[in-house]
Amino acid sequence: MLTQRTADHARNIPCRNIQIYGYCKHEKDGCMYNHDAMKTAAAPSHAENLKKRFNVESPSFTPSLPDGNGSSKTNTISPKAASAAPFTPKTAKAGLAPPAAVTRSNSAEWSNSEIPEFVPQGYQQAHQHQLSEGSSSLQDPFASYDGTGGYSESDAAAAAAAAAASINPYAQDATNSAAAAAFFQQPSAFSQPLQYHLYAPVGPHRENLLAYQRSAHDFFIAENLRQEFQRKAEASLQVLPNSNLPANIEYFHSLVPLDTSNQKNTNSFGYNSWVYKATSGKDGNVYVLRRIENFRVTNDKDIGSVKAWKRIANASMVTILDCFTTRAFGDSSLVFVTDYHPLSKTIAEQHFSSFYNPRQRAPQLLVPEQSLWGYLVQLTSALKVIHGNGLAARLISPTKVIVTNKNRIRLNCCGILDVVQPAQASTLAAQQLEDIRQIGRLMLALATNNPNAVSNAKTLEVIGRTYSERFRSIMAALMDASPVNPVSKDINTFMSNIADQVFNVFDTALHYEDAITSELYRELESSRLVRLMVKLGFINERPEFSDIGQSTGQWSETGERYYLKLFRDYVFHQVNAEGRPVVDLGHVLTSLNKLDAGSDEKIVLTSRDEQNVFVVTYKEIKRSVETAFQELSKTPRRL
Ligand SMILES: Nc1ncnc2c1ncn2[C@@H]1O[C@H](COP(=O)(O)OP(=O)(O)OP(=O)(O)O)[C@@H](O)[C@H]1O
Repeated sequence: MLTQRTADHARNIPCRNIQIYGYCKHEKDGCMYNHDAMKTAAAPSHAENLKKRFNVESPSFTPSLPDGNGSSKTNTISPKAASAAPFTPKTAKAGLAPPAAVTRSNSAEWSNSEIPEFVPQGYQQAHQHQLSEGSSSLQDPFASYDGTGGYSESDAAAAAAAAAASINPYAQDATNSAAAAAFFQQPSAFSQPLQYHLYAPVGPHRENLLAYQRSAHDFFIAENLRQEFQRKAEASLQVLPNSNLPANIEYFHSLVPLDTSNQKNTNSFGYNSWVYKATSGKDGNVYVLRRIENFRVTNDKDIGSVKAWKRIANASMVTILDCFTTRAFGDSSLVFVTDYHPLSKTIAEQHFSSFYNPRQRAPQLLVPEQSLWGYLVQLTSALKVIHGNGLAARLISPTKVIVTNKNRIRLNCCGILDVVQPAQASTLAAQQLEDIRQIGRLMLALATNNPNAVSNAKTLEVIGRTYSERFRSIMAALMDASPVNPVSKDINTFMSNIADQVFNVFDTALHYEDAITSELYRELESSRLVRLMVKLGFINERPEFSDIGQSTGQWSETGERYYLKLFRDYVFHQVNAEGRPVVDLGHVLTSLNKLDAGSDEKIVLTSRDEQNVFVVTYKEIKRSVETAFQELSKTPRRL
């Protein structure tokens, strides 16, 4: 039994339940220990306990990274921030479109559609500066932005300048910055380190190929284009060693006949004519010589008319470059020098071959209407320039228009009739109208697939059944060209009547130009790699120059250039675990591109006997290549 004294004493002792659990369930149930004194003292100690001790109520662990000040803060995006509206730069208000946020397809587990894609701010800023030049309303579009990202204009400018200075692979040193400026209009515009070792995927991209579907050909010019160019190059270089043709005609040599048959007719010019490809002794280029057989110039003024034709440069004409007379063929011949378009065919050869050659009676396909419009616009464009210069083509026939590429034609032999059959100046207007009618007859022949098609109502009816009504009516207007015809009274009027088709052809031409430019980009990378390989080829394996830079031991096997040799082995001479050569174009291109860009990436180079191992960056190798090449170029001549 507890005495009163014992009970008093117990009331001064803090209840242990409160110390341990924070409360005492017997407090109101007769527990004699002190609860009041504990309550105020116990609360903080309990809270501390909660913090110190690991129990079910402990907050889950969230990793946090210390910031620059040594304190740590959470880097997760709060739910509020995640659903916040994406940041839109102020330029949007100034009329410039904000950078497009690229969103990928949303999956059920992870939807990032509301989070804008990261857009490098520095680049935008520098880019905006370019755009805003001269426009005060657009200047400093980000100047007032002081968001939590800590953006500061001066920081970005400094970063841009530093990045541009450090990553320009063409700038071997600071003194080369003038050369860099020539390469880049505004080097400071590049605030992100550019990936010079990557292939820039410049469009247009027709096929959406995945990475694994791409082949080695994707790195270079398209195969069909390469083959076509190759065939044309071969045709240009073709020679005829044992021909009876004169070795030299004026300043031309290496004549090769281009005529496809040796049966000549006088239909076109009233004289036999021959066509040769020849190489100029003046500039080494290839030209076409058109010889008019047995022609005597009676009036120098006639030959002088060629001057006016030489001034005309139109993409739908074969340019006339010169005209002279010669006796080299054993007669008195007149020779016209024109541009050479390798592997071209006449329209007659292209479209009427089966008509002229019954043995090839394969049914000739109808020319698509789009191609016909294309031909018409090109011929009209040539006539527009010719008539604008006070001249007339006078000869537009299926054998005098050549096809130099797919759907690409050029009016040939212009100006020849002006010399061999000079006309009165008073008849110019009539000749120009006749030019328009001749185009009409040529188009009619193409549309009916018959070079001898007669221009009458029946033929037009046939055309109306095959092609559109608009095409038929334009054909009718062409054939009926006269000073009173509102559609075809002159070439300018006619052109404005087919303006819609002119724009279609123009658009097609621009698409083609884009495609060719895109092909050119691939060769951009190839050419820089060729230059690099040439340098490496010059440097490697030069034992005869082993004394160069002897003082620094640079050309010795243990010198700085030793790892250039090892790099060559690393790129080209790798073997796999079975000792077989690794023939991997991807590895070669990647390594050489990184070397050319002077990347900071490190690689391990091992000697063949595996006794030496170097860890070097591409940047260091690049520096060595440059130094070695410079020294090799400066090596004095030895006898
Ligand atoms: N500038 C040129 N560049 C390349 N090839 C050309 C050029 N001019 C003509 N040719 C080619 O030369 C060949 C002969 O041309 P030509 O104009 O003599 O035709 P043709 O059918 O022989 O006509 P014709 O019966 O009137 O002589 C054709 O295959 C043509 O494609």
